[in-house]
Amino acid sequence: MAKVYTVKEIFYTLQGEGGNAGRPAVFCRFSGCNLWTGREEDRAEAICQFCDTDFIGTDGEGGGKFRSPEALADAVKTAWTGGPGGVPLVVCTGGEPLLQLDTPMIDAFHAAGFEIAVETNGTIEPPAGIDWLCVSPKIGSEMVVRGGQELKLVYPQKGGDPAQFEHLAFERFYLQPMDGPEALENTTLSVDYCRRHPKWHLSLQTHKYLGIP
Ligand SMILES: C[S@@+](CC[C@H](N)C(=O)[O-])C[C@H]1O[C@@H](n2cnc3c(N)ncnc32)[C@H](O)[C@@H]1O
Ligand SMILES: Nc1nc2[nH]cc(C(=O)O)c2c(=O)[nH]1
Ligand code: SF4
Ligand SMILES: [Mg+2]
Repeated sequence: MAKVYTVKEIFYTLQGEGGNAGRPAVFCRFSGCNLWTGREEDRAEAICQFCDTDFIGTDGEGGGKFRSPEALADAVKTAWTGGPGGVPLVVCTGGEPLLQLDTPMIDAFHAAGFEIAVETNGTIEPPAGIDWLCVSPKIGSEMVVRGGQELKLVYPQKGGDPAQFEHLAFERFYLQPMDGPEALENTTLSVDYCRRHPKWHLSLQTHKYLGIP
């Protein structure tokens, strides 16, 4: 039986984070994650406990079950309402997109004219052909992805000294303040760390400041 892609939501916005911040993109949020069930009652026992995202089910804008790579690529293409100029970008996120994103899906997004960015926790080997790979390591999980376009460390994390990642083969290194009750303090800590360690640049979740998705 052919694979089904389970997607929480599909929406057109600006990439808010990292090196592509400000670039128009369709976000394709795949359902499910290997480091948390997504249920609040499981958060305290999860490997990743600070997640800011609802990735359960298919009930978001444009969400659903897609029965072929072409069907999902079509939905992403329909969501791209940008005018002429520029190169369409799809950001595959989640949940953990690499639980589902495979080579036929990569090929279908490319065939639909998209550059492909991926936001991953780094625990699953990615298929070939991703144009922009963002790895955001989670302390307590095994990181198997050792390189990419950007490493985006949510900061601070217990046991997550940024220096332990500096030898990896990433083009850029970002600290992103951990959102939550201590967001303000975490932003100050992140700014301070970047000032003292200029290999690291600050990544803000600009969409939250703007009030856009
Ligand atoms: C929701 S995750 C989905 C992709 C993938 N599972 C991952 O963790 O990279 C998207 C991005 O949001 C970041 N993120 C999640 N919760 C956050 C929080 N409370 N504060 C700041 N960034 C957060 C993740 O580290 C990741 O870079
Ligand atoms: N605008 C916007 N930018 C983002 N960058 C990463 C996001 C994510 O949830 O993966 C995200 C998101 O949810 N919205
Ligand atoms: S790995 Fe990503 S999607 Fe999964 S719980 Fe953590 S931040 Fe959320
Ligand atoms: Mg988000």
